[in-house]
Amino acid sequence: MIYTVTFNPSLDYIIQVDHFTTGQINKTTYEKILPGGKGINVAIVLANFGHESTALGFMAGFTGKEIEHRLENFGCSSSFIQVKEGLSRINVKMKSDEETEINGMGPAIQQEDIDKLFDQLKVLTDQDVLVISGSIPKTLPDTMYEQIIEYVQPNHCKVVVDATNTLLMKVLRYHPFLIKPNNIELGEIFDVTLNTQEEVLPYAHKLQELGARNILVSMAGQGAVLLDENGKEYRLPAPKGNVINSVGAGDSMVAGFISGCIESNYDYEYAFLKGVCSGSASAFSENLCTKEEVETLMNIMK
Ligand SMILES: Nc1ncnc2c1ncn2[C@@H]1O[C@H](COP(=O)(O)OP(=O)(O)O)[C@@H](O)[C@H]1O
Ligand SMILES: O=P(O)(O)OC[C@H]1O[C@](O)(COP(=O)(O)O)[C@@H](O)[C@@H]1O
Repeated sequence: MIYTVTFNPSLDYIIQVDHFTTGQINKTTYEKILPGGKGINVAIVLANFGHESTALGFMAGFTGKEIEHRLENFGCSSSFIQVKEGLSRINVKMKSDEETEINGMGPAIQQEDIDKLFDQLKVLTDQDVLVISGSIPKTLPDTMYEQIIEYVQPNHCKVVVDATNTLLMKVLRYHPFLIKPNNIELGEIFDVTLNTQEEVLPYAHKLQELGARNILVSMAGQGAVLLDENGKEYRLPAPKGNVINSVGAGDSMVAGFISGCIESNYDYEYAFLKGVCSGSASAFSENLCTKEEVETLMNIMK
């Protein structure tokens, strides 16, 4: 079974505003609401590919209920912990002359809620994959991901982490199966600017030296690189297409890589191709990618 953990799920309010201007009333010309948050997006794409998963995490208030309801409509199983106070966040993704995002805070998660999550993680075995991704509310310590990995380590499940900076750096010594920073996040870790695949690869090696097994670095329209656990480097350009909504492209890539690993018995070249094509198929569509959309891109890229 694949489990995803999303600490701070969201309703993503995706809007188009023609020539957004600050300090005045702007009107939308397009709007759509999608359930969001990194682990949730991974679960939706896995379901689109026909993989069973259980989405874990924390929900609060009417927005939390709506996220759960919408997730159910995508055919995803979930077992969220209800936080007593506050609201699950609404994240605004505005397309205009530039893309702007305003992500909400989310509810304060209490220790009793965290304890419930740890209880749920007791069932994991070496047959399972645990995906922990996205930001955590400010009230939680930056050791949160580390604590989870330390807790599940005796069960030998495969752990996938998609997080930034300290959250990510603190888990490397536990040898996560996969990490997926983008080139900007990777650059921030080492205080450098990484624009090309050649510039990115040495820093992927540094993360591997620090303990990560497979390092997938996404680069939006410039494709991605993979450094696999055997030290082999792979590079792919992004497939060509018309970008409609790139929210969730990175999460789709994570789901595609996991799906590719399962389908091919861990042929990383295949998993990498499926990951890249999943990210791009999501970017080329209003919703997250479907199996058919990804297969079409994979056939073009082969
Ligand atoms: N503009 C784009 N054109 C083509 N593919 C894209 C585009 N943006 C994203 N993708 C695909 O999705 C993957 C993940 O996107 P990226 O934006 O790097 O992730 P994140 O959302 O985590 O920052 C990329 O490696 C690429 O395959
Ligand atoms: O958990 P974070 O880092 O605050 O990000 C949450 C946002 O990221 C998303 O999961 C999209 O992530 P990606 O575009 O990186 O795949 C949105 O659905 C959500 O609004």
